[in-house]
Amino acid sequence: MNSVTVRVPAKVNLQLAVGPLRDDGYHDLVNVFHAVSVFDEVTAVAETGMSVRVEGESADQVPEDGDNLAIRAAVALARHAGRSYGVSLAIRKAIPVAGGMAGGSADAAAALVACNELWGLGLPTEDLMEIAADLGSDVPFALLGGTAVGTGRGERLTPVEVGGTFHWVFALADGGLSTATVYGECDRVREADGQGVPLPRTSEALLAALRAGDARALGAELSNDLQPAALSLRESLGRTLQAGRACGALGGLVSGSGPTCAFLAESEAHATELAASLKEAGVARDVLTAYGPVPGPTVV
Ligand SMILES: C[C@@](CO)(OP(=O)(O)O)[C@H](O)COP(=O)(O)OP(=O)(O)OC[C@H]1O[C@@H](n2ccc(N)nc2=O)[C@H](O)[C@@H]1O
Ligand SMILES: Nc1ncnc2c1ncn2[C@@H]1O[C@H](COP(=O)(O)OP(=O)(O)O)[C@@H](O)[C@H]1O
Repeated sequence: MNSVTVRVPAKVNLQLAVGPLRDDGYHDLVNVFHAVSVFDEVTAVAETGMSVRVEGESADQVPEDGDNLAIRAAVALARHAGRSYGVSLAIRKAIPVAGGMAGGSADAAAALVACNELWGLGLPTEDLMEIAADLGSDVPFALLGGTAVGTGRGERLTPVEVGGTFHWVFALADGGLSTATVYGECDRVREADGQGVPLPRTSEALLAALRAGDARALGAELSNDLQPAALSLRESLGRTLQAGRACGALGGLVSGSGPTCAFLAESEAHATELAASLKEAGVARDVLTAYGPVPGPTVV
């Protein structure tokens, strides 16, 4: 085989509970990941060297060198296999860049799956998961897809049972937010508040809402400890969240480290209406509808 294409979804965090700063610079989390139907596509073609090209949504903000997470994934996989493989990667982006929807992690996961196939390695998912965890905290979930609770830095995953499909509207912002800066701002805001930081705990009410497929209950349970930090760095997000509530969303929050905002709708038709109202309100660079959960990387 000399070409493999993999489609890979974005994520939204349904609960993001952030514990105290650890000695290694990371935070212990309870991170309820949910894969949604906004997809990047990564095509791997056999080559002698390693190269990457990026096109699509905000492609000009994505590195086309060794810093690209997909190339880093291919290099890590070749190293793991102990061979000097080469690949040319073509990434077609739809996931907003630096938007809190883990697009880079998704591309890394897709590259692992594509190169595993292209190079005929046949490595099991457990091996790919280990490589993924070294690439970034969100990469293991990007390999898994569906809905899952992440603990530790977010890399230790337990799949979650979901009793239905949920319909989402995403309000895209101008420009991105750096994940490390948002975590840093979260620490700063907490220190200024002078309150202790409790250990993160999974919301049982959220898991029950997911099991029941109950969108109204899920909307009431969405939470993100990084939201105050994202709002402090990007004041305009307060207006976006307010507009989503005013337009009848069942719930709304900043997606992960932001600045994308996610709104839950009652149905597909409600999501379409909500998206139109948000566009009309002029509080977003662009508005997308999507559903979740969806499977992880899929060879197409
Ligand atoms: C916030 C979340 C929520 O899912 O994602 P995004 O919304 O950015 O996509 C994740 O925790 C981001 O995961 P990821 O983007 O893979 O982060 P990494 O590369 O592992 O780490 C980037 C930086 O984020 C901070 N970081 C990340 C994870 C974690 N548990 N604690 C942290 O403090 C650290 O400062 C680290 O240097
Ligand atoms: N394949 C990739 N796709 C997107 N961003 C990438 C990629 N590789 C490296 N990056 C860099 O990673 C940063 C974070 O991107 P991304 O994963 O899209 O956002 P987030 O961490 O907010 O979910 C971006 O600033 C971008 O320059």
